[in-house]
Amino acid sequence: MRPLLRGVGSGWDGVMSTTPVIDVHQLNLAYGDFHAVKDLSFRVGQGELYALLGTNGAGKTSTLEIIEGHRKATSGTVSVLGHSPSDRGAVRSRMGIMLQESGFSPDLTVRETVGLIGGLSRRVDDVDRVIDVVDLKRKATTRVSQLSGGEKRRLDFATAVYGGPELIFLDEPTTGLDISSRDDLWRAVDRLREDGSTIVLTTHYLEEAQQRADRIGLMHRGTFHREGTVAELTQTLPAVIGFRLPAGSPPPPIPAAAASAGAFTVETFQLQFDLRVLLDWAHQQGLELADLHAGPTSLDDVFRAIGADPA
Ligand SMILES: Nc1ncnc2c1ncn2[C@@H]1O[C@H](COP(=O)(O)OP(=O)(O)OP(=O)(O)O)[C@@H](O)[C@H]1O
Repeated sequence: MRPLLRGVGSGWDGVMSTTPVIDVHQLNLAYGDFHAVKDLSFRVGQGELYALLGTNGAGKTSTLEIIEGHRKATSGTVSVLGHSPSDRGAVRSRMGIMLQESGFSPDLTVRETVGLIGGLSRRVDDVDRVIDVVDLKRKATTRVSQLSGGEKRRLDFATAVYGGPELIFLDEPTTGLDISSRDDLWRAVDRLREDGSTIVLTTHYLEEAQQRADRIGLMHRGTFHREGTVAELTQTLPAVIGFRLPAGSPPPPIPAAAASAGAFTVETFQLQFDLRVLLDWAHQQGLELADLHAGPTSLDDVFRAIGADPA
């Protein structure tokens, strides 16, 4: 039975497990005077797929490095699988980590690499089975240096999921993968989740997060801009109208955030009314609203809204 119900309940309350796999409380990390992570708190339940997303430099990698035990927090508490991340003996073999750059030895073959990294994990698995899962069977005796970018990414994934760890970190897992390899990877993730694995995902492919994540923590400048289920993130936000005006046009008749090259974005909870006002105004002014689009908020819109926020 799946350990949690997908898409029901509200945020953390929708997660049935009571013991979080990850529990981060008031986490802070400073690099000298610079506070990269500020009072960050969140929990990830068993079997969840939690997406940690954010703008560039938001603090995602720093946060994950602390949870993974690679970096010490300045203050705050972190519990992973019921232990401190520094208790490597208790947690390391239960976690699989797919980094953006693994830095495998270029002279080792695919099979040797999976065998070596898998062996170091102290989890038990069949090397050839794992290689087959990521569709690298035909490359089993190929050296890492001769793999394509997408093949290397699949090898990274293979080493992270070797032995079906309880907690798996996937950092930009599908970057460089073609569509069929992406589908294969997500099918493998689905199988791991059916077996109870908990997944923490970071990605800049927002559509994937929107489709796959049970909950999303959206970071900006060291803290959460928003956190919740996809529905919570998008439904509570206003709809968006976007358009461009020719240079020298008068300002729009409704509050609009100006972007580059005469582009404007309107956030509204009264989409039809504001759209009518805007179209009537454009008609009266004899202006064309280029690239006009209007619709409910997507994660892309949420990100764009962060970018437009000077705070
Ligand atoms: N070792 C370091 N020393 C000083 N500042 C650092 C260090 N590592 C990261 N930073 C800064 O901390 C902030 C957060 O960095 P981090 O890598 O955690 O962000 P991120 O959310 O993973 O970004 P991206 O999406 O661009 O990879 C950035 O402003 C970065 O420049």
